Amino acid sequence: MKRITVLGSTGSIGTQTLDVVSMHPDQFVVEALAGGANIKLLAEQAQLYKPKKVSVGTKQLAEEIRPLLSSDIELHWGNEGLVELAANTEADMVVTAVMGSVGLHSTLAAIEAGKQIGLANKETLVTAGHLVTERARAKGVPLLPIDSEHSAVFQCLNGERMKDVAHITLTASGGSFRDLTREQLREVTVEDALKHPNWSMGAKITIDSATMVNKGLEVIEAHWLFGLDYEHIHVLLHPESIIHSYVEFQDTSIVAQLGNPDMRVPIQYALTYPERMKSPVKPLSLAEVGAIHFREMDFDRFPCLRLAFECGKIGGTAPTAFNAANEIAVARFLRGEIPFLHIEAIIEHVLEQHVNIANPDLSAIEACDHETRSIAARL
Ligand SMILES: NC(=O)C1=CN([C@@H]2O[C@H](COP(=O)(O)OP(=O)(O)OC[C@H]3O[C@@H](n4cnc5c(N)ncnc54)[C@H](OP(=O)(O)O)[C@@H]3O)[C@@H](O)[C@H]2O)C=CC1
Ligand SMILES: CC(=O)[C@@H](O)[C@H](O)COP(=O)(O)O
Ligand SMILES: [Mn+2]
Repeated sequence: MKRITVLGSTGSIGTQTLDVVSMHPDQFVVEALAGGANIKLLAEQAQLYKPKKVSVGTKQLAEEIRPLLSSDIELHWGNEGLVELAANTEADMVVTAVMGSVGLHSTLAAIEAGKQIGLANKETLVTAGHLVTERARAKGVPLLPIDSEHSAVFQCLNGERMKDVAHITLTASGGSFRDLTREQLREVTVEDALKHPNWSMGAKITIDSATMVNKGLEVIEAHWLFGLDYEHIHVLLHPESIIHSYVEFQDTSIVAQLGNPDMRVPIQYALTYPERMKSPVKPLSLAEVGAIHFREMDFDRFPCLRLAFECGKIGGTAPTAFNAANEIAVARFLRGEIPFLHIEAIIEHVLEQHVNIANPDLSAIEACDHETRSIAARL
C-alpha cells in the first residue's frame, strides 16, 4: 500500500487524485488531507478516506470543521498546517495540489522529509525552481510531474538519454479566447474566461490558460523538471488537447503522448510510477477524432508567453515576480475589479520595475513575492 498525503484535496486536482485513490483501494491509502476554505467537502473526504491528519486554511475554519471530524483526527491550519502534513506523517508521497506559490514551503518541507512529490503545483517550481530541484536532488526525492504536458514529456523520455533530445514541444489549447482578436479581448467577461474548451480545472489556471500565462509557467516548469535550456523548449498551439506534448530526438524521431483530456491519467501515472494500472478513463479513438490541428504560436497575440520566456531566461527573481504579479492580477480579474487585458498590463508593469536578484535564497524569493504582490495589488 502506498500512503498518500494530498495538499489541496478539495480542488480540481485534489478531488481527481482522490478519485484515483478510490479506483485502486488495494494500492493506496490516504495519510493526510489539506484543504483551504471548503470545509464541507473536506469533512466528507475525511469521513470517506479516514486520514490521520487534516489541515484547513485558518484557525477559524479549524474551529468550524472540528465537530464534523472524527475525534481521532489531528487537526491543523494555515501554512504551518500544510507544512505539518507535508513533513510529519507516514506518507510515501505528497501530492502538491494547492493553488499558487503558497505551496512552496510545504513542498520544500515534504522534500526535506524524503517524501516523493506528485507535483501539480507549478507556481512552486516557477517561483523557486533552483531551490526546489536542488533540495530534491540532494535528498534523492523524485519530483513526479502531474501537469499533463510534463507528464507527457516525462513518459516520452522514459528510458531515453537527455543528450539525445533535440527539443521538447509543449502543446497549448489556446484557452477560452483563442479565436478572438486582441481588440475583442477588451470586452470579455469572467464567465466567458472560465469556459475552457477542453479541460475542467480550477478558476485560476483556467484564466492562466486564456492569457497563455499557463503555458509560460509550464515552460519554466519544464526548464527545471527536465534541465533543458529555453531554446530547447517549444510551444505549439493544438486546439484539441489530444497530443499532450512531445519530444523530438537528434535523429528527428518524434515521440508523443496522446489521450483524451482527463487529468486522472497523469495523476495516476505519478502515483503508480514506474508501473501503470487500469483506468476508467475513456480510451482515445483516433478514428472518432478524425483530424487534429496545429498552429504556430503567435507571441504578439499572447504577449504573456513571450514575457514568461524572457523571465525564465533572465532567471533569478524574475520568474518569482512574473508569477506573483499574475496571481494577484488573476485574483483581481476574478473579483471583477479589472478587465481581462489588465492582467497582462499588470504583469508587464511589475516586470518593468523589477530589480532582479541573481541566485536568490529562500528569504530573497519570499521578499520578492511579497513586494511584487503589494505592487500588483495597487496598480
Ligand atoms: N486543474 C487542473 O487540471 C490542473 C492544475 N494544475 C495545477 O495544480 C494546482 C491546483 O490547481 P486546481 O486543482 O485547478 O486548483 P483549485 O482552485 O481547484 O484547487 C486549489 C486547492 O488548493 C486549496 N487552497 C488554496 N489556497 C490554499 C491555502 N492558502 N491553504 C491551503 N489550501 C489552499 C483549495 O482549497 P479550498 O477549495 O478548500 O479553498 C483547493 O483545495 C495549481 O498549481 C494548478 O496550476 C496543473 C495542471 C492541471
Ligand atoms: C490540464 C493541464 O495540464 C492544464 O495545464 C492544461 O494544459 C491547460 O490547457 P492549456 O494551457 O493548454 O489551455
Ligand atoms: Mn498543463
